[in-house]
Amino acid sequence: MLINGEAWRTIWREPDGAVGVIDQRALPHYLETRRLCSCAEVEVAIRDMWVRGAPLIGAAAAYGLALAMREEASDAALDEACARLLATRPTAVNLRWALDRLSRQLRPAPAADRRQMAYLLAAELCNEDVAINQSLGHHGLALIKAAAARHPGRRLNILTHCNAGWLATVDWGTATSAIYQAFDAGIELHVWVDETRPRNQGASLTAWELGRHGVPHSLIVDNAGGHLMQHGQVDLCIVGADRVTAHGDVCNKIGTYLKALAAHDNDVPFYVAMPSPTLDLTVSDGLREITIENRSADEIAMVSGIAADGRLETVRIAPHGSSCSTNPGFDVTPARLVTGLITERGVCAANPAAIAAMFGTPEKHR
Ligand SMILES: CSC[C@H]1O[C@H](OP(=O)(O)O)[C@H](O)[C@@H]1O
Repeated sequence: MLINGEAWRTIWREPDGAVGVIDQRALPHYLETRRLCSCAEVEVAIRDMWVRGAPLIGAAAAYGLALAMREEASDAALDEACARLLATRPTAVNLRWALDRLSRQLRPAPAADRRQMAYLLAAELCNEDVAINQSLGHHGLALIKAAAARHPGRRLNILTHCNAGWLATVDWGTATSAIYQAFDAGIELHVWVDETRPRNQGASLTAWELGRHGVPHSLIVDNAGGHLMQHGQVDLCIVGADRVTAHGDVCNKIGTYLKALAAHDNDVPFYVAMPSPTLDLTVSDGLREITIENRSADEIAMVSGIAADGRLETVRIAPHGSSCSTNPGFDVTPARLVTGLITERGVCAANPAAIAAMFGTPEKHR
């Protein structure tokens, strides 16, 4: 996507084999990039959320394997790198998907070929992510057009949660891909952006992205969405996903479930943008079977921002002594609250039969 007229991706290979990434921790205040030179550095970048968002986590892990193969390309090194990368963040299934895919492709190759091959495979996975998101956005555009036609003569109000934008992918985004395509097609729209505590991905990333592209948007506090829906100010919700089950349950950033409940209560369509690598056909019941990452207490007790002198600062907002140890990063929205899954193959109902018809069995899906 464009930043000040210049085309960017979130991750790329540097000429010397290092991996370049946008460091999301500095946004929206500064656009900074980092060079990752080893698999260990990629692990830190994923774990500490320099890069984040399910598809981008998968892409970063693929390049992490390439860096590992550059260091040592034995079977043991491949296994160890996969295990270390897999442990960085447990919830988004794209991480496991990317590691499974690359290790399956690399394992039969002679160790001497693996280094070059791993870079090519990582680049291929990244290009595929871009194509998937573009196509997914095309299907989402049709939904947005239909919604706009239902509300002629006024702007369409879309609510999104967290950052399922191009920063969360290699390019385009998932939820935002449809929004960018609709905006570019001249549809008059406006986006309500949930701030998304505790890490404020909506405030710091989605609002920044939309602003760079010129998309009209308003940042709202997480608790405002239900009120806006009750007053007819939300026509459509589109969110991303970290994992979707074979039954259509959606695991996404904490707070998604509450928005889905409010949407259901107010007859607001609630769509989930789901690239196929985010579908986990090995899991049926999202509530019982998905491991939810519990993140650091500091995310609750502290907030980060920019000081008047331009320094990035983190300050405490909670009293010392109050427990902040329960910090689930994600929740599960049951399939019954999901109007549809926007995928690169088309819009799919969130139920086992429709998902099986579009994506088949776990074996076929691989
Ligand atoms: C298209 S990204 C899916 C997803 O990733 C985010 O999680 P995180 O910021 O913790 O990596 C969020 O749940 C987005 O919707």
